[in-house]
Amino acid sequence: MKDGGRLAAAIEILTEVDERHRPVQEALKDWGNAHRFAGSGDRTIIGNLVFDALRHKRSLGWRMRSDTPRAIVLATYALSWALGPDRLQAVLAEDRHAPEAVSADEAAALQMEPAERAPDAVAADVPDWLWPVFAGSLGAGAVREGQELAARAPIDMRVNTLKATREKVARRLQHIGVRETPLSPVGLRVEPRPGPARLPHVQAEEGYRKGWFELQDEASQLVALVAGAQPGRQVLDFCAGGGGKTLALAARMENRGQIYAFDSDRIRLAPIHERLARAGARNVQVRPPHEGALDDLAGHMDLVFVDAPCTGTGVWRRRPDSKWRLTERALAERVEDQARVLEAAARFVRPGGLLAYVTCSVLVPENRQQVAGFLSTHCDFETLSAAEAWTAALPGAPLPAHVSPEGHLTLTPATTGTDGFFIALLRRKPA
Ligand SMILES: C[S@@+](CC[C@H](N)C(=O)[O-])C[C@H]1O[C@@H](n2cnc3c(N)ncnc32)[C@H](O)[C@@H]1O
Repeated sequence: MKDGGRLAAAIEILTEVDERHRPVQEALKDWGNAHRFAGSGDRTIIGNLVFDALRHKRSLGWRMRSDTPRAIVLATYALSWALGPDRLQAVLAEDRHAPEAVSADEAAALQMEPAERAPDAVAADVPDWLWPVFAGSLGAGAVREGQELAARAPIDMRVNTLKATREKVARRLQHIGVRETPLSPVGLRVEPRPGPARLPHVQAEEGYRKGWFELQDEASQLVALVAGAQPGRQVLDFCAGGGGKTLALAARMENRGQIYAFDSDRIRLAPIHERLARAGARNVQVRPPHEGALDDLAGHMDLVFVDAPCTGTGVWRRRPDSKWRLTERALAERVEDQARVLEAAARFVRPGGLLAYVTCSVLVPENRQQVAGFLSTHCDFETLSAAEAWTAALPGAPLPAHVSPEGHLTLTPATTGTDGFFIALLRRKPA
């Protein structure tokens, strides 16, 4: 395929996403199945075009005075990828599979910045309805936070210290250009590459198959380190999902003590068994959901880790389509889910034990307000400073810029160079 055909494919896929409200990964997969002639290089470039167009849908739409899939894909190619309007014109002209030639209006928009400054929500690539909550949550730097959440994410890996050291894995992955993550002592990173460039397929590496490392954003690694899991402790991972944090907690605990991995959704929990085996995590008991599945743990846990269901605003870099699919109603539903989850999880904490509340959202209603709501009805719990826990767990790592007066932490791409995450630590008062 030539770039003209790839541009046409990206427009077709985004039209499908828009019109049928389909998750972008599914639409990409279906397109690939229906176009078997497209090689892996073509698929990478088409995928990059689609994801980058979604990342900057509003700001590019503003620039083009149109947010149709065509407008934002052409702008991605010419502007975001800095290939320029002339090159765009040329690739459209030389390929019979290409979209129509650039119109006079499109050419003018590509050549010239709009006279008016874009409103903040547009500059930040955040939906209008969400902007007040987003800006209220992130303060003066909200536009920049939005822009960073619209950038490409690095590939982060957590070295599995049950099986390998960071030095060893870094050496083995030298050929893909890894470097150490700045904050997590067990992290390695491959920086994102611009334009059409393909990122390495790290899951094909021998070290991945041997369980020496997991794919995991640095923020997830950090919250698992700060939560207070230690060797020998009794820990309930209450929203274990596919086990990403469970594995990090098991490594932190050096396979000593016990982790109970639970999730209310059996299907989400399913991959955990294979992942635990690969990682050599031997101190994890998986508890699938059924009536009374956790009854024996009530009041006994040193730590209950709640990686709560959330809107995922912190991971927009990786799932840019979710930003445009999020609704006010979905936010309200997640806030209700979180309150229910916290309520259900709290009974497992022993007196003097910890409840770590974590989300991959940067929104105050899901984070600080959620915790405040919980504390207002649970006078047997008190806040413990996550900021102090950070300093103790990560000596030398600068404290994140977003620290609430209670000591809760919010990590963001603009301030910590990670996905957006929130962590609050609560302690059940000793009996
Ligand atoms: C953010 S995801 C967890 C991700 C996982 N910890 C990881 O690191 O891969 C949130 C999880 O909460 C689960 N969940 C939602 N409501 C729940 C409830 N009432 N009790 C337990 N788990 C719940 C969902 O099924 C989902 O897997």
